[in-house]
Amino acid sequence: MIEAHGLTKRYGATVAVDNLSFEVKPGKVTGFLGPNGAGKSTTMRMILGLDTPTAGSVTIDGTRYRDLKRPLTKVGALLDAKWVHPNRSARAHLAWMAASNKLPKSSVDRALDMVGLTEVAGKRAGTYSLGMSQRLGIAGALLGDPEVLLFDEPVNGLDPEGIVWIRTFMHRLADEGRTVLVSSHLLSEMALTAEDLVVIGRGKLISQSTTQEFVDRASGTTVKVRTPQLDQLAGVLHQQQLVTRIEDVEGQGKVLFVEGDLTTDQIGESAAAHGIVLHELTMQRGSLEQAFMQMTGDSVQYHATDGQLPDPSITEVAAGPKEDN
Ligand SMILES: Nc1ncnc2c1ncn2[C@@H]1O[C@H](COP(=O)(O)OP(=O)(O)OP(=O)(O)O)[C@@H](O)[C@H]1O
Repeated sequence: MIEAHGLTKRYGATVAVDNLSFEVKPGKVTGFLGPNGAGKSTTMRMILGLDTPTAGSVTIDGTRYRDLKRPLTKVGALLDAKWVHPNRSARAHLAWMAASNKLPKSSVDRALDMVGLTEVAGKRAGTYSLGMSQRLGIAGALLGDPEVLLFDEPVNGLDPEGIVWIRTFMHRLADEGRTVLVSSHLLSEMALTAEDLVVIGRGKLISQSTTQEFVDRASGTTVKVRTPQLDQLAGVLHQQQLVTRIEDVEGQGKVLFVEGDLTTDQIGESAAAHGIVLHELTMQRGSLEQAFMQMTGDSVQYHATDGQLPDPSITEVAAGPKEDN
């Protein structure tokens, strides 16, 4: 379990993380989302003791990182997969990491096996594809068999096969009871990977909930109905004070959409009670992307499409490439 209480980090006039409190529970993958410059990396660095909070605290199972006796056996992290020496083999790299952290040699073979790199462990890391480099980075995070794992943008630049591998692997780690916190800008991927979400904007907490709750809260639900008795059904639903709209959908003709917090059961039962034939009855949920845009819209300081420069009085840099920070 990771717990942040009033976590704050200031860099001069910039407030990178602002009184942030959240919990990351074991046995689940938790997505860590926010627009560029929201403070995700800074928060992760504070969890890992790489940055000191200006105020507040963050603990792992009740202990600050710097007070952990053997940190790698408690927390593993993948922050940047590129830092491996290109002339070193994967095995040599992990052996060096294990030795410098006083971990047994057997931890190297176990970690290589977990990420499926055993066969190529003798090859120079410089010859690895991005997907293999990510696996090597994850093997490094797993060396101490930690209960808590942090991954910063693990799927960046990966091909679809690599992305699916990472997703499956994260689920496996969570199923083993570990605490998994992962940041990513690929929202469609996060919708499939993360059961819970911590969403921040300008360093502040915007939402902490399950992914489903976040999407439902932001976008609401719509039920799509196809029926040859469209007007009759619309009349029945209006009598129940439900809001409906009829749209022409290409290839499907006229379709009825029912707005609001209701279930397909309700509509199906009303239709049956009036002898109305249904060809389709589907719950349509908004996407995580729509929900994210709606919930974080105000916290993005510079929209790439605005065509304007950011307000110079604002010191925080947002929505630009990472190198600009
Ligand atoms: N070492 C630093 N010195 C000064 N400002 C910093 C430093 N590190 C981060 N910042 C600023 O703190 C804010 C939060 O940055 P951070 O990298 O944590 O955001 P992020 O959510 O990880 O962004 P991204 O999605 O772009 O990676 C930004 O305004 C950034 O410019």
